[in-house]
Amino acid sequence: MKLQLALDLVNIPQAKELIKEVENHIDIVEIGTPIIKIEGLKAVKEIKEAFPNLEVLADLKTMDAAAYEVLKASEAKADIVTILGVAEDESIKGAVEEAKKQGKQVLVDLIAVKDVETRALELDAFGVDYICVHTGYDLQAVGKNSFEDLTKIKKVVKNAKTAIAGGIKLDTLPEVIKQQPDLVIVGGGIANQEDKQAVAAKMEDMIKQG
Ligand SMILES: O=C([C@H](O)CO)[C@H](O)[C@H](O)COP(=O)(O)O
Repeated sequence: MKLQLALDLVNIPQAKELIKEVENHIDIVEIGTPIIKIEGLKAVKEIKEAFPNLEVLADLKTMDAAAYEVLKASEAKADIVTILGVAEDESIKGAVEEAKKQGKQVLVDLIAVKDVETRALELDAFGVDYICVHTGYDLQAVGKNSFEDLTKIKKVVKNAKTAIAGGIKLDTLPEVIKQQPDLVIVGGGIANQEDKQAVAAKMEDMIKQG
């Protein structure tokens, strides 16, 4: 099980400072959608160059022109690129094909997908690398989480790795670990904490202990 730090509400210098504090405890750093919208793909490139030992995920949440966006993120040195599960099948297949050509990976984000079980089954057949259940900020604000969705996709996904994101904190991490996803994505649960290094270290430890 890998740990991914999601960085959303910071600029590039703030992102670098934050990563420095926790880099020994995480596997993947996510350059979040808001950062990419504000700073562009140079955020991905700068972070990968500053932290070459970490995998870097570009959270593009692609909806269309998928192969082109995967190509551009690959040129910016992203290791993993995200596409939305609600995108057309052609877009998903295009993203997978381009990622394979570039030696990169695709994570499909199931945010806003209503029937996650059916969609996960379809996505798994397209050869995507990760399928991620995700409760975004706006649904977290009304008390939702993705724990049940993780159970549902774990039943049907046979080839892809499974991932979970959305409001995961130290106190909810055990519930996630119980389900053994391949990837746990944590944003505010680390980034908004006073002692980020201690929280990331604790999370790493809990994940290692399984
Ligand atoms: O993808 C995300 C969200 O849609 C904003 O871009 C976050 O990175 C993801 O939800 C993880 O962050 P937390 O919910 O703060 O753990």
